[in-house]
Amino acid sequence: MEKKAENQNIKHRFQYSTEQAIEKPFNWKQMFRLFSYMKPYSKNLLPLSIIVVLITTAVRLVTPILIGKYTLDHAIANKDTNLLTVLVLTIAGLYLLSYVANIFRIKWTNMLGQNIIYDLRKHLFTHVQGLSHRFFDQRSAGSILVRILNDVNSLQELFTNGVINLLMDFVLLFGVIVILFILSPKLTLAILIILPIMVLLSTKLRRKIRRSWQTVRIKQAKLNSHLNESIQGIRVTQAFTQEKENIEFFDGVNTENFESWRDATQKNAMFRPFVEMTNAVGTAILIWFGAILIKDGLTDSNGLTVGVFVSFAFYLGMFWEPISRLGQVYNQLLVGMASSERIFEFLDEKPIVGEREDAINITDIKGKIEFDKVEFSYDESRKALKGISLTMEAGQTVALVGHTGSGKTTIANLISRFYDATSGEVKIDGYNIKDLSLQSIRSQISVVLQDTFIFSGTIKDNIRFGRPDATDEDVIEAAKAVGAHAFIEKLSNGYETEVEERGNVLSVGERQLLSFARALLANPKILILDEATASIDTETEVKIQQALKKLLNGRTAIIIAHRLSTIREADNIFVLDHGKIIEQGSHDDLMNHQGEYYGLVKAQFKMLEAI
Ligand SMILES: Nc1ncnc2c1ncn2[C@@H]1O[C@H](COP(=O)(O)OP(=O)(O)OP(=O)(O)O)[C@@H](O)[C@H]1O
Repeated sequence: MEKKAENQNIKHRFQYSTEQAIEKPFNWKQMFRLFSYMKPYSKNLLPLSIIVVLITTAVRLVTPILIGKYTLDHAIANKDTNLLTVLVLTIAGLYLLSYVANIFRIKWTNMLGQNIIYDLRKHLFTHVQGLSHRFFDQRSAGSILVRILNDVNSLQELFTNGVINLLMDFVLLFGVIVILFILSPKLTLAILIILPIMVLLSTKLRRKIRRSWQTVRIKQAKLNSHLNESIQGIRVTQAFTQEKENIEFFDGVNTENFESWRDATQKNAMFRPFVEMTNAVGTAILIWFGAILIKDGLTDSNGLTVGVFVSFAFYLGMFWEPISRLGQVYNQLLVGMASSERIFEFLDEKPIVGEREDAINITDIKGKIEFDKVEFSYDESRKALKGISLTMEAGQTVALVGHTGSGKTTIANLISRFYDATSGEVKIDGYNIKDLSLQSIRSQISVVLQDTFIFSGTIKDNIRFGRPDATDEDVIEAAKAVGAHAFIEKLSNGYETEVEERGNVLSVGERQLLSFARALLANPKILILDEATASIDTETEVKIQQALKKLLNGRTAIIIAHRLSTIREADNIFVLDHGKIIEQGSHDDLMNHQGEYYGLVKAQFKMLEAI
């Protein structure tokens, strides 16, 4: 009983939204939009691919007539060796042409498909990069990743083979039907009797196959999400000894994935024999009815010759192929509709923090910041800032203090214009920041977060992240200035040491010093610093304090402060409570006032004494 309840809990823990809709009804508007990605290739790869496809199709359509009607009925029946030689050489030449055209078809259609996928992914990534923080607040990184990778990938087959095959199949099907009717309308009608039965059965079977592949994709998405979360959270899992439960759940998801594959491949395997069976029925009718017509042909001009019969057999073989492939392309289109809908949903997302067309490019910010009756809420229900008015003079160091959730980070977010104030004005150097270009604001503001993000790459690359053109000397100088040089030198490869994403091999203090060097090198006019709360040894603490002094010098600094030492040295302190400023002034002023700040400082001292 207990075990069962435990399993239920585990299942409940791993609930993933896998964005279920895998196929969507056909939508012309969306298809045109999707196919507009072919436009850049409309003068080279696209026409070239179409030409080679038409060549191969034309060769396929012509050769059976040459073999049956002309070679058998004329050259061989009349023992005309000259005509036979000409025909054999022509047929061989045509096959050669088709062979060469096929090589280019595969090459060019693949290039076309890959190019379109490259463009689409680039467009999507570029667009997502420019979206506002709110967009990322509402979605998990995993779901964004899935759209840029999986959804774009699922369009690959459509663009590589689907679209071009569609053209080839239409031409082939139309050509074959016309030729069959010209060769023998009676025989054609006799064979076409089985067509509706085949279309009906094939559609049903295809739908089943399609559904089972959809299940495979859902199971795979679930497996991916679980893997992603398990690996990211492995340290916590091990710390809470939850490995066994994780493995058990993984086993379940893995089995589901395995079973869905088995089911889909089994259903898929039924399709080929089905096509072959229809082919066999068609051939049986052809032989039976064809033989009667050939017999009539011996006495009657309306009958059939052996040569025409042979050509007919060739064409019949070609007839089922495009029909079965068209079904496949239709499937790809439905899947493409669902993927493109999700992709376009992202592409249609406008950054809520927009830029005016006539936005001012302010190249040399002095650093004065003002908030004038600023209100802000992340969502409709709660206000994070309630009528904030404050002034931070250029070059001042300002500390924001207050309880968790009081609105300190929100103030910093509005200064960088990651969000826009719901009402009121945020000003830099007297300009409303909505009138300034985003590039000019953000290039002169650096944000150092508590949880420093380290990108995979070398230590050097990480320091020059904000100023990619900085020389090696600049990098070393910045690292020395903030006291990071000593620990970097001790790393296995010094500044060239590769660190993985998030910098797991570095300590918290080291990561902070690295982020200070990064900020110093970017040389911003305004620095926003969210101080780390993690306890660091006294020696590192001293180092960080010294580094901070260098970093704050000559710029406006807004520090979301936790350490007393930083707060004490600030020019001005704003004390926040539930989105309001309740006190402001220097450390000494506020201590004398004996209000909220005084209480916070006393509490911190008590805690330190207790330690
Ligand atoms: N992205 C977000 N979406 C919705 N609400 C948010 C978001 N970020 C913060 N909030 C809410 O806004 C309020 C203010 O949060 P803020 O991060 O500014 O607090 P803080 O003072 O910086 O806290 P801490 O010291 O814990 O970092 C909180 O109630 C928080 O729950």
